[in-house]
Amino acid sequence: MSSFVEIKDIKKEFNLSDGSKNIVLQDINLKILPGDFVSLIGHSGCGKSTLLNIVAGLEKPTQGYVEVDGQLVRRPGSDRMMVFQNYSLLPWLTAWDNVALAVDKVMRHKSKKERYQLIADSLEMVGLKDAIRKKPTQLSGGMKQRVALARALAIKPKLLLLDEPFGALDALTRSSLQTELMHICNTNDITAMMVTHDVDEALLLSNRVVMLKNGPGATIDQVLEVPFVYPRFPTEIMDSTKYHALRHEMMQFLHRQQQVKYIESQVLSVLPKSV
Ligand SMILES: Nc1ncnc2c1ncn2[C@@H]1O[C@H](COP(=O)(O)OP(=O)(O)OP(=O)(O)O)[C@@H](O)[C@H]1O
Repeated sequence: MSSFVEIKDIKKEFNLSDGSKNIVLQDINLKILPGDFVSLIGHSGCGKSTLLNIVAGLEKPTQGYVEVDGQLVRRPGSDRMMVFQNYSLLPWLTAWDNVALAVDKVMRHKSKKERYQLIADSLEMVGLKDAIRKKPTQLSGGMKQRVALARALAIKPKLLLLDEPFGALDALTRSSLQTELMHICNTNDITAMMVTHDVDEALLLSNRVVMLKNGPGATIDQVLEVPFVYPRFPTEIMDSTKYHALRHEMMQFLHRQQQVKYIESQVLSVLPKSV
C-alpha cells in the first residue's frame, strides 16, 4: 500500500536570540498508511510537538518535506485538523457555535442544511447532543475536549493531529475518551498522529508507536508495531503477554533516554564554561 503521509529527511532548527541555533530534529523519515494511528513518544522537549506542528504546517522544516495524500505541506490546511491539550475553544460561543464557526469557514461551498447536519453529526459522534447550547465555562474538561474533537471531525480532515489531547483530564474521563476516539477513528477510517506521554494510551490507540530519542537533534529510535485488532478493549489487551512485552520495551526506552539525559547533565556540570 502506498503511504498517505510521507515525512522525508526532516531537520528542524530554531534560531535563538543569542545568535546560536537549537537543532531539535534531524533525519526524521516516516511513512504513514491510510487508516494508521501513529503515536509519538519521547522525553519532554525531544521535539514531538515540533514534528506534529511541521505536519500541521504550523512550523516549516529547515530541511526535508512532508506530503499528505501526495500534496506538499506548505501551510496549515483543513485537510489536517489539530486537537490541542488546552481545547482552544472560544469562551463566548456555545459548543454548537464553536463547531459551526469552523464548519461555516471551511465548508462554505456546502448548503446551510448540509453544514447543519455536519455540526449535528459530529457533536453526536462525541456524545455531546445534550450540551450543544452550553458555553465552555459550563462544560467539564472532558466535555470541552469533546467539543474540540467534534470541531476537528466535522471538517472531515484527511489527517487528525492530536497533541496530548487527554493530558489535562482525570483518569476516568481520559479512559472513556480514549475508547471513544479509538471507536471513532476505527469506524470512520481516520488516519491520525498523536503526541502522548502515556504509554498505555499509545498502546491502546495506535497500531504504530514512534519512539523519539532525546534532543538536541532528536532522531527516531524505533517504530513499534502494535498488533492488537480493533476495536480494542483495555481490560482484554492489558492482560496479554504481548501488551506487557510492548509496554516493557517502551518503558525501557524511556528509562534509557532518562539516563542519557542525566549523564549528559552531570558531564556538562563539571566541564569548564568555555568548553
Ligand atoms: N518557536 C520555538 N523557538 C525556539 N525553540 C523552540 C520553539 N518551539 C520549540 N522549541 C524548542 O524545541 C524543543 C522541542 O520542543 P517540543 O515542544 O517540540 O518538545 P516536546 O517533545 O513536544 O516536549 P513536551 O513533551 O514537553 O511537550 C525544545 O527544546 C523547545 O524549547
